[in-house]
Amino acid sequence: MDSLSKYYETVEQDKQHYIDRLSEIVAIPSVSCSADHRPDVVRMGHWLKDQWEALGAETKLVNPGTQELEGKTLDLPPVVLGKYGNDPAKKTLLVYGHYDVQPALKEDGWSTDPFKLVINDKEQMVGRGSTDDKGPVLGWLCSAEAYKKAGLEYPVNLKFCFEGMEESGSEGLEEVIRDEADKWFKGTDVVCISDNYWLGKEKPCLTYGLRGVSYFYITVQGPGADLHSGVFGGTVHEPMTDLVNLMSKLVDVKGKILIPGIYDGVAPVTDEEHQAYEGLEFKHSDMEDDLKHKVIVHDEEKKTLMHRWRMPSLSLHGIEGAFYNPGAKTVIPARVIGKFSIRTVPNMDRAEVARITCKYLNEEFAKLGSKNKMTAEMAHDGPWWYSSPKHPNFVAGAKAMERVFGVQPDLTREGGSIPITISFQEALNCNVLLLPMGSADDGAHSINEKLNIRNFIEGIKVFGAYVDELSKADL
Ligand SMILES: C[C@H](N)C(=O)N[C@@H](Cc1c[nH]cn1)C(=O)O
Ligand SMILES: [Zn+2]
Ligand SMILES: [Zn+2]
Repeated sequence: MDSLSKYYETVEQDKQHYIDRLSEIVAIPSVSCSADHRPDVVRMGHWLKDQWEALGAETKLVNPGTQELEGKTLDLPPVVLGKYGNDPAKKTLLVYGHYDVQPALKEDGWSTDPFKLVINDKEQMVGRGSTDDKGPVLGWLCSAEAYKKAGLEYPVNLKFCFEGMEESGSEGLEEVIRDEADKWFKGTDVVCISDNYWLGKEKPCLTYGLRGVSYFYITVQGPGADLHSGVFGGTVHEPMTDLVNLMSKLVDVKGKILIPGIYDGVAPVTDEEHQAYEGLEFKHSDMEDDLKHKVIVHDEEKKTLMHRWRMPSLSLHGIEGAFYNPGAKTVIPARVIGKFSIRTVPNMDRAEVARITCKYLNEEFAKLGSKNKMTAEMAHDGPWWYSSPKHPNFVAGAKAMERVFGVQPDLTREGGSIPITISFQEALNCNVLLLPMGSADDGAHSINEKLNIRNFIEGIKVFGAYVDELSKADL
């Protein structure tokens, strides 16, 4: 019998309580990229602090500085630091997560209010932040609480670091980590992050690589105000025309990036890496089912995974200032801002990516002969990360998953970015494990984001089994 059976029973018994709590925090619209929502982000940080304190943790809120947003100077949301247990005989685990979320509006196409957690007939909890990353962040709290309730001693010293700016480039966090490395984080043995997803829907995985992200703005300023296209169309250089022209020169329809030199830093594929793709449970047919349409570019699964995990990509995200509402408004927008990002991979250099991208945009704009003003800038960037899955931290994670799910997890890389991962690894000189809770079809950042009840509850059990395995590991 598993020594944690009492813990697992407690988690099962308290299932509804955990769901209610997730419902409570999904209702806090902690959207970090919006000035209007900044008080909500702060409220969410305080919620975590209060809940952990109620459980007996020591906490501290760190203000990471200020930010210019939408013409205002705003305090960045607090970084919530905590310590739960302080026994020199135990190992010390640091967990990181984020309590901010991506924006969401019902009119984006959500079936229900994005900030009201709804359980559908597939036992899925639908709501913004359910999987990214409120469910996993809450999971750590529920797990520690279940240990206590089951009358079991928490097997490690737990430290936590929860931020409210991950979806907006983790502004200010790197400095906090460096400052606290020898203070709050002192004694940390290993780090665990639960902020990504399984490769499929049935089998869990552990993740040892992430892409980086470099986010760009192209601003085209034309006339002093929006214009009537009947009166001025054909007589002025139109900002949208310039911008769309420029954006079309960044990437082709099959995803090939058109910026000269962008692929120069990409590491060659090794034999060991080729082998890592063998035996992974990943099928185009499953991905197409999730996507609802047959829109995959590549003809082989391995190529798709390589383009997700180990090749750079460039995505066009949107145009601020453009007319996008329903209806037929005949306007010439005066100032538009095009937004795109480049996912970077080993061994690309972030500064070089920014330099060649802005240089290329300036050269292409000059070719247009437009009298409008264009600026290209990198708004934020976060590095890629790549680690070894052979470390005892990963072994502990794998054993925990096997205890709960009865299968060995897949070892995967991830196409998304968690910019702060490498900072923990370097500043604390520790191994970092990515231990995902959510499933491949959760739809993070998309409409109808969800977390399966199964993933949430079994994920909480995995967190408990993982700390138990860590306490026995030879780190
Ligand atoms: C993988 C993680 N859950 C995530 O969604 N990260 C974001 C990070 C980011 C950086 N700039 C904006 N968001 C991502 O990969 O997009
Ligand atoms: Zn996330
Ligand atoms: Zn995210």
